[in-house]
Amino acid sequence: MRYYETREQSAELLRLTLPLMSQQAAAFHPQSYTIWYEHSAGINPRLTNVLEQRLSQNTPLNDEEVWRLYVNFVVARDAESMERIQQRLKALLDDTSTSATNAGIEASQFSQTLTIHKNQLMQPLPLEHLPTVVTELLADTERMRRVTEELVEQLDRHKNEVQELTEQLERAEHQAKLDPLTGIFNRRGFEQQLQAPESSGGGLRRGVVLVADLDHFKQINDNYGHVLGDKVIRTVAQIIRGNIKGRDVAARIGGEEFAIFLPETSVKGATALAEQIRATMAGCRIRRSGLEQPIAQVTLSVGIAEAGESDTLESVLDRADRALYEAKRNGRNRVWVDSASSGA
Ligand SMILES: Nc1nc2c(ncn2[C@@H]2O[C@H](COP(=O)(O)OP(=O)(O)OP(=O)(O)O)[C@@H](O)[C@H]2O)c(=O)[nH]1
Repeated sequence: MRYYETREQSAELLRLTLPLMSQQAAAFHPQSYTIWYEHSAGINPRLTNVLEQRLSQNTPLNDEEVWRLYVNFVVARDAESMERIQQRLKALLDDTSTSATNAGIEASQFSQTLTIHKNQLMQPLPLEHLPTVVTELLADTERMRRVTEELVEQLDRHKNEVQELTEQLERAEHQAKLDPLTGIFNRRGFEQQLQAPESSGGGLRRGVVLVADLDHFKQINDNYGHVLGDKVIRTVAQIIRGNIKGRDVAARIGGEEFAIFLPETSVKGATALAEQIRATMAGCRIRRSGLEQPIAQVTLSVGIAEAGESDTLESVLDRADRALYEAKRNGRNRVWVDSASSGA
């Protein structure tokens, strides 16, 4: 979803939204802000109905409820708009096809008329009949010219609209694959990227999957709040982004869980990259806004699995997850390679 409010309008909406949010039990995370912002802006009537009902009952929304509203009324609305674009595209195609068929019928009638006129002209024709034939011929030619012109104009209009709709569709599709908090792929985007034949060359073959998960993240949320928790999540995404390149694919596949696919990479190379990400995170000094003093060290653990010939994305993710579990079990803040991939 794109928002079209100006800086001033959105500042006004911010002033309206914050008091509404603060009356709720839910944390001040982006999903919570989105639903109250859309309500204040009056751009999501179905969501507003539900929220107004809740406001009248005076029962504050908790995190779980906010998440459900976000998925049902914001994410689903984006999916609906994609469907609307697809339907409009289909209607345009139907329209074009009908016009082309009609123009074809006209052309075939015109061709028959031309044959009739030609036959008439091939017969000895009284001279006084000639103007009638020429007039009819001119009228038919003019009619055909108009039909063709209308068709060309219509095709031109449709071409522009199709182009615009295609761009909207591409934007919406791309948006639906991204995680709004970090801007990297979400789980769906990750799966689609890896399933696209051009993205990783030989599919999963010769690739390695990394799964990274923040250590004791619940404590970070509990100690410093969700806003800071979200900042930590964004920091991990930035570190990952800064360490991958080319055809590597990174995604946030769960709350504090990330996945990276490295095509045509050895386990040794993937381990070095995972180690680099882990060390950068461990050395990162994250501050609360307005405060000099950094929060306590935040670390993450990484599980690594190499994709074999018979692996599916699910099976290799599963093995990387199990390696991650081992990394956690062995003390956290470490990289662990799945035993089948390490050749152990
Ligand atoms: N701030 C914030 N927190 C989130 C988000 N998604 C999930 N979480 C929190 O992440 C925490 C995950 O906690 P656990 O699954 O217990 O894991 P953990 O505390 O990291 O412990 P280990 O993984 O065992 O090291 C929960 O408190 C979730 O509420 C998010 O988008 N933002």
